[in-house]
Amino acid sequence: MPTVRDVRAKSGEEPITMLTAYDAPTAEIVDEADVDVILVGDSVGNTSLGYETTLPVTVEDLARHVGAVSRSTEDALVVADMPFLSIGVDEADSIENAGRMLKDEGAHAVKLECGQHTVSLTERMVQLGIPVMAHLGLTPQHVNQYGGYPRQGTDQDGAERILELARAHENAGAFSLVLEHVPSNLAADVTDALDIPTIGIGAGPDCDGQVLVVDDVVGLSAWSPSFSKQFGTVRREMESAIDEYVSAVESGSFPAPEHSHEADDLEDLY
Ligand SMILES: Nc1nc(=O)c2c([nH]1)NC[C@@H]1CN(c3ccc(C(=O)N[C@@H](CCC(=O)O)C(=O)O)cc3)CN21
Ligand SMILES: CC(C)C(=O)C(=O)O
Ligand SMILES: [Mg+2]
Repeated sequence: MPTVRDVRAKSGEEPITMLTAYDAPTAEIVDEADVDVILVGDSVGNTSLGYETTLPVTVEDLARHVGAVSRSTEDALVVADMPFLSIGVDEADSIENAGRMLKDEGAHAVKLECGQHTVSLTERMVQLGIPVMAHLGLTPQHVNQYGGYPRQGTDQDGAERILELARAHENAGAFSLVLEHVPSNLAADVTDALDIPTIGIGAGPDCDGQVLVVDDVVGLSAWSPSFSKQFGTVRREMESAIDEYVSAVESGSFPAPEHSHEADDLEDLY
């Protein structure tokens, strides 16, 4: 069984690889590629559910996708990304929502978009047996506060705040920390300051691991952030397969004889 200890043990030895996945076939492919951690991100709101932000994603939405991913994963650690307002409002509700991902849906850990308010919540969850991955820097659930998705930790005060919160979440028991869209020198300093692994997205090469959204990596997204890299052309592959299907139906070349069958004993009905 994959555990958070494996992730911690890899830190400082080899880079940790992490990708999102939201559905069964993608989880199978990611797991078979020996990716260490699969994040069922609330980015599912953008990638798969047609929303402009992650804010409308519900616990029910995320739970459904966590179930699909964990049923399709053998080796990777499955982390459930807790949706907007599913944690942090009320401690008991937060723990119930996170606990559901582990008890009912097969996740091994949860990720929380963090601030001062998640320090004590992290401590409580860890005490109860829910491993917590912290997330600092750009936290997309704050889009209405930011007015977009700007880089974070670019001035001294902001950088110090991120380092302090990183330390506080390590002390509270988080097993790892995602750093999003922060300067690479800040990410390097935070990585040096912590014992737990840092996993960067738009945070430079000096984190202990890297994470990206899988749709961006394979080239399925219509749009992706500048810090991501397209390693494939899946959108173009799908477009050309679907164009060919449409042409084949329109021209009558599909279905061919091998795609259909006749019953010899059937008399004409009409
Ligand atoms: N497909 C996808 N990939 C992601 O990485 C991703 C999502 N969706 N959805 C949730 C968040 C949103 N993310 C984003 C979105 C936009 C920027 C971006 O364009 N940043 C601009 C600045 C924009 C601003 O100032 O408002 C930049 O140039 O840094 C960065 C991260 C990362 N996450
Ligand atoms: C990109 C990662 C860190 C994330 O939070 C998500 O996919 O929702
Ligand atoms: Mg997220």
